[in-house]
Amino acid sequence: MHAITRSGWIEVISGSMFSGKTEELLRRLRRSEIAGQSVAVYTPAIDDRYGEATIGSHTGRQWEATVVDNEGDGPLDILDDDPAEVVAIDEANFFSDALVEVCNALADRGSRVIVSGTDQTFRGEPFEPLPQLMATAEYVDKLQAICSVCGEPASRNQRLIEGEPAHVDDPTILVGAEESYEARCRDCHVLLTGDRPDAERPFDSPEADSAND
Ligand SMILES: Nc1ncnc2c1ncn2[C@@H]1O[C@H](COP(=O)(O)OP(=O)(O)O)[C@@H](O)[C@H]1O
Ligand SMILES: Cc1cn([C@H]2C[C@H](O)[C@@H](COP(=O)(O)O)O2)c(=O)[nH]c1=O
Ligand SMILES: [Zn+2]
Repeated sequence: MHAITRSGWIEVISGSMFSGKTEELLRRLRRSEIAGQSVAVYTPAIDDRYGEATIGSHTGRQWEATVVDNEGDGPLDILDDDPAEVVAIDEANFFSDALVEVCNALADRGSRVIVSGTDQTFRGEPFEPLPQLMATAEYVDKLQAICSVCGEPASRNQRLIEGEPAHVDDPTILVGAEESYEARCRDCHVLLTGDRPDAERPFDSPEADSAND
């Protein structure tokens, strides 16, 4: 916390998938631990790619985390009471807009709040609540990956379903990594429009429907 005002602040680490957001979050957490600060890490229940109670990067590094139900606003209450000096939230793109208020309340009370998450949907549109968090935060780092087509810096998330670009009408939420997404630049990013292909798509199931918007 700041010595004079005793308030904290919000740091946002955002950008495309594979840009190193989680690696950067883990780096900051390691430094906080070396400084002897108390650290609490939260991750949404929907993203179980790295095992239930950890956050993990695409390179396999991990940190223990508390899993929070990302459906609805109620479960976020557990963050409200966290007394840790450093409170980190990974995969913030899976939480509701209520996360913005929670992060601000924590920062007002003196915590350093570090939030990581991708800021664009596969359509290239703002992925809430990241844009709101970026506007409210004291510090914002927007990272870029490497475009998997041309090798330029990549700011966009290319969703691929069975190797083909996703359609604009596909659901926003689809948990995944290399099997469903690539980092791409503005020029190489592709989004299908017009008639949706008839092919059976992985998220055209009742389970996926209830997990999506
Ligand atoms: N297209 C890519 N551009 C950059 N790094 C990539 C790419 N694909 C895989 N990686 C790997 O992913 C790592 C970043 O992983 P991670 O921190 O989990 O990213 P993020 O949290 O932003 O998705 C990089 O250090 C690199 O080893
Ligand atoms: C673009 C986009 C992403 N997602 C999901 C896919 C992954 O599970 C996460 C992002 O993970 P990362 O740590 O940033 O690599 O978000 C989604 O559900 N919908 C999208 O449009
Ligand atoms: Zn490109």
